[in-house]
Amino acid sequence: MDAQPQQALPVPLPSPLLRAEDLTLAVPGRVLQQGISFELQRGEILVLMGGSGCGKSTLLRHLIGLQTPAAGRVLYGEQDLAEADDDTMAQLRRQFGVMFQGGALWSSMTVGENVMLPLTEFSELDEDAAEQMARFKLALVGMEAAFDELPSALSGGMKKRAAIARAMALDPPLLFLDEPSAGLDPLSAASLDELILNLRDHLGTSIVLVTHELSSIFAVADRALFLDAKEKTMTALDAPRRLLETGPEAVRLFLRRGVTSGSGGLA
Ligand SMILES: Nc1ncnc2c1ncn2[C@@H]1O[C@H](COP(=O)(O)OP(=O)(O)OP(=O)(O)O)[C@@H](O)[C@H]1O
Repeated sequence: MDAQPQQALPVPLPSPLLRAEDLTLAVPGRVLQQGISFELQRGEILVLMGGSGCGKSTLLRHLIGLQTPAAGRVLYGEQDLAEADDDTMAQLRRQFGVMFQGGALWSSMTVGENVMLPLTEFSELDEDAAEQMARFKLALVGMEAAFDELPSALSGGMKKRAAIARAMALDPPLLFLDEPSAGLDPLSAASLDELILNLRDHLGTSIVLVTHELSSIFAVADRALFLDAKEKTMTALDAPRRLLETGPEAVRLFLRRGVTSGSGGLA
């Protein structure tokens, strides 16, 4: 057996890390989006935004290889996801941290055991080292005290933090977060935004984030990609403030929701 760890992504990491080329996203019976093309640069935070049902989570599933595009390609470095063999796919998946919508933790395991799970499953660490690493990851998200708690004892914001610690367990260079602040009060959502920025600024993690929250979009996104449900394609990709000023009308309206209602779209 080959004892050398294989690298699905070359080291140092390429930039762009990820390229989507002319993707068509389909679910059974219909096409959701066409002509989706963008690059994710190393260390970038890219927000996927758009109205409910436009296909944001579906796009995210395509980016991590859980769904294959009806047309187009997703490339990591030079590796086309659709052409990755099982070994390459497994290597690539270890380089993605994913927090799905809801960010569910295993309810019968403690928070610490939840974070240790990817470490014991996918790394060479023994139990003690995995525990140390899990404690370190929980400390990173300000949750070290919750190591022995069951998820049911945590608030919504704490659960999200623990789910992010689990997604970060294997030190992935790339993190995918689907609606991490859904259901959180504004203060918890703001502190999650801070955590996301910290992960990028201190660990260099590149992040693809699906969110509806205007405050998060403006707080964390280097660029935001707008999926238009009516046009069935992306109609904008730029820094959110630039989109607010000069983006297409539908995008400006989307981004103005919070500004006119005074609910805090812009800090
Ligand atoms: N496996 C599937 N089979 C059939 N329809 C699906 C499937 N997955 C998603 N859809 C449909 O595709 C559309 C897009 O779903 P998706 O979850 O990607 O949207 P979204 O933009 O993330 O929405 P939201 O903001 O509400 O989470 C929805 O109408 C959804 O019902």
